[in-house]
Amino acid sequence: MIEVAAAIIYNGEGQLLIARRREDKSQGGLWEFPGGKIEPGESVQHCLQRELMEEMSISILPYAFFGTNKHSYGNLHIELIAWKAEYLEGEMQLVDHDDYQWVLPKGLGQFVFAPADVPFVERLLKESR
Ligand SMILES: Nc1nc2c([nH]c(=O)n2[C@H]2C[C@H](O)[C@@H](COP(=O)(O)OP(=O)(O)OP(=O)(O)O)O2)c(=O)[nH]1
Repeated sequence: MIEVAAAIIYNGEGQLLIARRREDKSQGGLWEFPGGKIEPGESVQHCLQRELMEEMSISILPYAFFGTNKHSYGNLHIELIAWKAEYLEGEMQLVDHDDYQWVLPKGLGQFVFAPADVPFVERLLKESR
């Protein structure tokens, strides 16, 4: 089981950050909450701060656990661990993604997400009603 951290990052306008995985990556072309694999001994919060700096050049502050979801992509079993976070600073520069958007939670239904993210998307949509 691979532990993967994902950040649900809010800006000051109540929008959240989603990003589309590059075509050459696993789950390419699908939208996700940015993050990545947790290193041995690393906290989820630290992983998210590190990944967002490496992958997008932005700094964030994770502030609350959101939920966890187990999913299998064939032989690859992942546990996706989501935290809510606040966007702090930095201009977006994409490394592992080819697009990003700041969207209001009620707009999340317009995007096709990686299957492991779908329960989180549905909960955010429900909470926005
Ligand atoms: N970061 C992230 N990964 C996700 C999400 N949903 C989801 O299924 N995944 C999957 C895709 C990958 O199989 C794995 C995370 O890998 P990663 O983002 O660290 O990518 P990586 O460059 O290390 O791995 P890879 O694409 O080269 O296999 O979890 C999500 O919301 N955020």
